[in-house]
Formats: sequence, structure tokens, C-alpha cells
Amino acid sequence: MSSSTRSTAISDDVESNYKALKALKNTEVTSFAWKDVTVTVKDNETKQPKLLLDGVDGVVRPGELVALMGPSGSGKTTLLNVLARRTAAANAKVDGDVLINGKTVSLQEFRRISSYVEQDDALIGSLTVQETISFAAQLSLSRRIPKSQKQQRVSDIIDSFGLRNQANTIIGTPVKKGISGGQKRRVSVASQLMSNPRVLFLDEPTSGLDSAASFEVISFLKKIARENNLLVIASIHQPSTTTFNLFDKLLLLSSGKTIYHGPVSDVNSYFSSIGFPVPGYTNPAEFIIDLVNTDFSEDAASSEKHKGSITEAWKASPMATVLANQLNETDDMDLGAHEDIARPGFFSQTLTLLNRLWIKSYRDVLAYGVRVAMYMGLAIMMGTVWLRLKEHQDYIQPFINAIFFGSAFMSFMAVAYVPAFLEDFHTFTKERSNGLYGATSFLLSNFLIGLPYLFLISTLFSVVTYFLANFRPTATAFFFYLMWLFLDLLAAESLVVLISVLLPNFVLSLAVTAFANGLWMSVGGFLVSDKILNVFWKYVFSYIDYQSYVFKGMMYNEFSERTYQCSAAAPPCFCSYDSPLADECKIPGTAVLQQYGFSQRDKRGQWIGILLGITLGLRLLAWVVLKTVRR
Ligand SMILES: Nc1ncnc2c1ncn2[C@@H]1O[C@H](COP(=O)(O)OP(=O)(O)OP(=O)(O)O)[C@@H](O)[C@H]1O
Repeated sequence: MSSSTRSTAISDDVESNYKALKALKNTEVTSFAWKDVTVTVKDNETKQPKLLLDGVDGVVRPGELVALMGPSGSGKTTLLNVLARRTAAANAKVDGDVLINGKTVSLQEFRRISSYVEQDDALIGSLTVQETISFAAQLSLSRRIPKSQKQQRVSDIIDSFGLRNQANTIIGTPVKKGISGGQKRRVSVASQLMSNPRVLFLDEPTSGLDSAASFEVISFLKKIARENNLLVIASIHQPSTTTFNLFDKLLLLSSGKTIYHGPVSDVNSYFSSIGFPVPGYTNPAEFIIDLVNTDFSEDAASSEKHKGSITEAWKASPMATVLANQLNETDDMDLGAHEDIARPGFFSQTLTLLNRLWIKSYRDVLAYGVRVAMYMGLAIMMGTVWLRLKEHQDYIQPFINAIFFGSAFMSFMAVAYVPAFLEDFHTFTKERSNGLYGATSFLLSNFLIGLPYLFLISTLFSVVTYFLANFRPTATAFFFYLMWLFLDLLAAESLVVLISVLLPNFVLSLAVTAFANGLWMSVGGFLVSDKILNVFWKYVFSYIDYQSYVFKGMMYNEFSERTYQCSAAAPPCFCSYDSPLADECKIPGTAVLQQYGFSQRDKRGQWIGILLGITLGLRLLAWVVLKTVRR
């Protein structure tokens, strides 16, 4: 490389590093304010309107870290939701304004410049810290930003959050320990910063952490807010004095009303001025929360009066007047367009999700490993129970039973997919709320990542059971058997996906999936033949029962071309099925099919089509649910 080319490359590098650092810096948002925020719900008991928030005002400037505090039930979460423009509370009516630079901005614009870190970390346990932040960058940043710049940004964030020594450590799964709770919180915040938010909301970022870890998390937040001029609002429960002092401002709520909103450094003087000085050697955060906490008071009327007087004192305070004036000062700076925070496109996001799921799939034994082992165990059990069945009429029923058991249990055991899917679903709901990607990318990547594993399971299961049970010994029949199992698993997993997005709760999803499988087994044509199944179950369920097509397909596979010996002790010959080959003391498999009401025509193409249709239909329904019910 010539010296001039080298120096151009170096200056490009310096330039891109500079851009990477600069992109984090907020220059567009000069203020974030909320005016007269009031939230009302209908009280379940009295059926009267109930105020959750009552005319709450506030303002945050660049570089400021704001603590949102108050006793339990004071409205912190509700306010944080309103500020982050999420659903405040179920069936709530929200009034008031949330302003960026003095203006109301569209929800799309708001999502672009803000991010919300939820209380529970939506991290994927099997990824390393570096991978987690790197995937967050790939999901957040446009493909137009060069890879080197993205890597630089990831590296900077890892350093800024003091995570360099843990960069290659996994987050942690139930079976493999990873980083500490405080480090997890830092990774969560760091990941959210990859989308370059200017305003960051955090719901109790220190929950579950001891005071040292809480201090550490808030210190990093303060540093990043200062360095990049970010506006940070975090709800927090009783911080230690040192942690409390890291915040620049405090908004203290009680029963949905403002008790104090101003600099943390003025807390002592303000409460002294209204007659409640913070005693020496006392944690001020603890003192002021106790001051307005009436939950454990024995004299409800007097404590309500006391709280009312503190609320009134705030309204009458000079600080409240200053705040009102600040809210009236409009700031007319435009947010402008930011190429660097444009999101990547659909294909790029789906590929990133696939890549992330792929790592999880082979690294996290709970994702697929356990299921592969479980299906292998089931295959060995089945193959050794139905061991080397013979071409004899005594073995016809065991053959049919083996077919039913294999197809039904394959589907039934898809319940084991529920926990893994729910974990992905929870990650998705959080990432979607932050505007990273949508339902289509999520469902598509989940579907695609399952294909090789479901194929592997079907292949291993077929190899073990097909030969042990001695199903029809031809290569074509073997591959058809494998195909039916694969289609069975595809449909069964699609059902799990639909049920889990409808009822995203572990126990409920598990119960409903198990119930649905019980239903499919009952109406699938084995336990009660189609010929005598009553019309309700037949017409309402049996046609959409994917297991029934798998059962038919496997029955056809076994019986369409094989013949079975009638009673061995001849003469006289006794055939247990009505057989056209009775003269030869044989039963054609087609006689068995006839008894089950199968037509003589080869309908495999139709059954395959229906199975694929059911799979597609279930996935589409899940997509509709995500687009409508679970928005
Ligand atoms: N949909 C609703 N209907 C009726 N009351 C509600 C509803 N949602 C929330 N609340 C009530 O509103 C009040 C404020 O709730 P919120 O969750 O905002 O409090 P919080 O300060 O975050 O509490 P915590 O610190 O315990 O999380 C509580 O008393 C809660 O019971």
C-alpha cells in the first residue's frame, strides 16, 4: 500500500470513529417537558372516575438525569408510560401534553428519538455481552452506516459502561451462569443506547440490585447522559444517599400529585422551607418518601390532611412558579432528519434476527438441544416397544397403534417449544415497543430458524423408529414417513406460536396447547373412525386437524402396498380383515385402509397441501394477532 493510500485509509478511519462518537451526542433535543398530565380510570369498585395522575408538570434539559420517586402506588409507572407515550394504564383517559423542544411530535418521530428500558432485562441469556450490544446495533442502525462505524460504536459503548472485561462473557441462562445483575442492567441500557436515543426512560433500573450495584448503574447512566447531552428519566425506589445525589433533578409524586420537582441539591432547603427539614444523618430520599407515605398510617384522615398541605405547599412555592414559566417558554428548534438513526430495512432486520436466533439455537441447550434429546428418547422407546413388527395380521393393529402414537406424540411434545418461544416473544415485544422491528420479521425469522432443527428431529426420529418398528422397508416409504413427521412438527409448532401469542403466559399456553393436542388425537380418525365420528366433531374440527392428515399419510405409506399373512396355522385359514386375497391366506394393506374409511385413490398430494395450508394459516393468524390484539 502506498503511503498516500495508507494515510487516506487512516484518515477515513479517524473520520468514521469521529462520526460514531458524534452520532451518540444529542444536539437536536433541547428540552423535554410535560404539562398538566392527568390520567383518569374508572375505579373497579366504586365505578367512579379515579385520578392516577393529577396535573403533573415537568421539564428536563440535555445532560440531566431525573429521578422519578414516590411511595408505592403514587403513579411513577403511570407517568413514565405517559412520558414514553406508551399505554398509561388499562382503559385510562390521558390528558396533557408531552413536548419535545416545546412541540408535540408524531409518535413515529418520538420513537426515533427515545428509548425505554424496562424493569426486567429482555436479554438473550446465551449471547455474550459483545454480541448482545452488537446485535442491538445491527437492529437499530441503517445498513448505510459502514460496518467499521458500527463496530466502533459497540466498542465505545462497551468501554463507556465498564463492560470491557465481560465483553466475551455470556449474559447467563438458567443452566449456565453469566454476568452479575448490575452488569445485566448496564448491558440493557447500553443496548438501548445503540439506537442513539436522545431521551431515555428507565423503569426502576436498580430494582433487584444491592446499593453498590445500584450506585454503579446510576453512575454509568449519569456519565453517558453528561457526555452525550442525553435526557434521562428513571423511576427509582428509595435510593441510598450516594445514589440519590447522582441525580440532577427529582420529581416526587404522592397519590398522583407533584410534591417536589427541582434540583436534587435543593431538596433539603425546599423541605426545610415548608417546615419539614431533613434530619441530620438521614437519607433524604427515604425521609421525603416517608413524609408522603400514608399507606401505613393509623389515622387516615389526619395523614391525608398532612399530605394535602404538602401538595398545596408545592403549588404555592416559588419553584412551582419557575417551572410553570419554563413550560411556557417555547423552544422552536426542529429535530431535523438524521440519516444515522434511520432503521435498517426489513431484509436486513430479518437476517440479523436469524443470525441471533441461530447462535441462541445451538448455544442454549434449552432452545433445541433438550427437545432433540427428548425426541430421541421417545424414538428409542417407541422403536423398542413396537420392535420388529411382522407382516402378519396379528401385527396390523400394533402397526396402526405405532403410527398413531408416533404422529400424535410428535405433535404433542411440541409443548416443549412453549418456553423457548415465549422467551423470544418477550424479547420481541420489548424491542418492537422501542421501534426496532415488526411482527413480520419476528415471525419469519422464528419460522426459518426452526426448519433445520425440525428436519433434524424428524430425520433422527425416523431413522430410529422406522427400522426398529419395521415399517414398510423401501426407501420411498421411509422418506415419506420422514416427510409426514416433518409436516406434523411444522404444524404443531405453528399451533404453539399462535396459542403463545394469544396467551403469552407459560401455564396458559402449555395448558391450551396440551388441550388442543388432546382434541386432535380424539378426532383424528384413529380413536374413532371418520365413518362413525359424530357430525359436530367431524365438521367443526376433524378437517382442520393436522394430525389426521399425518395419520392418513402414514397409514397410506404402510398399508397401500404391503400384504400381511393371515393366521399362520393353516388350514383352515382365518383372516381377521375382509380380504380379497383370502384364497392365498393373505390380507392386502388396502383392506385395512378400507376399514378406516380411506378411499382407494392416492390423496397424498392433497394431504400435503392441506398440511402446508394449515401451517401457513396458523402462522398468518399469529401475525394478525401480533398486528391487532398485541400491538
Ligand atoms: N387500570 C387501572 N385501574 C385502576 N387503578 C389503577 C389502574 N392502573 C393503575 N392503577 C392504580 O394507580 C396507582 C398508580 O399506579 P402505578 O403503577 O403508576 O404506581 P407506582 O408508583 O409505579 O407503584 P409501584 O412503585 O408500586 O410500582 C396505583 O394505586 C394503582 O393501583
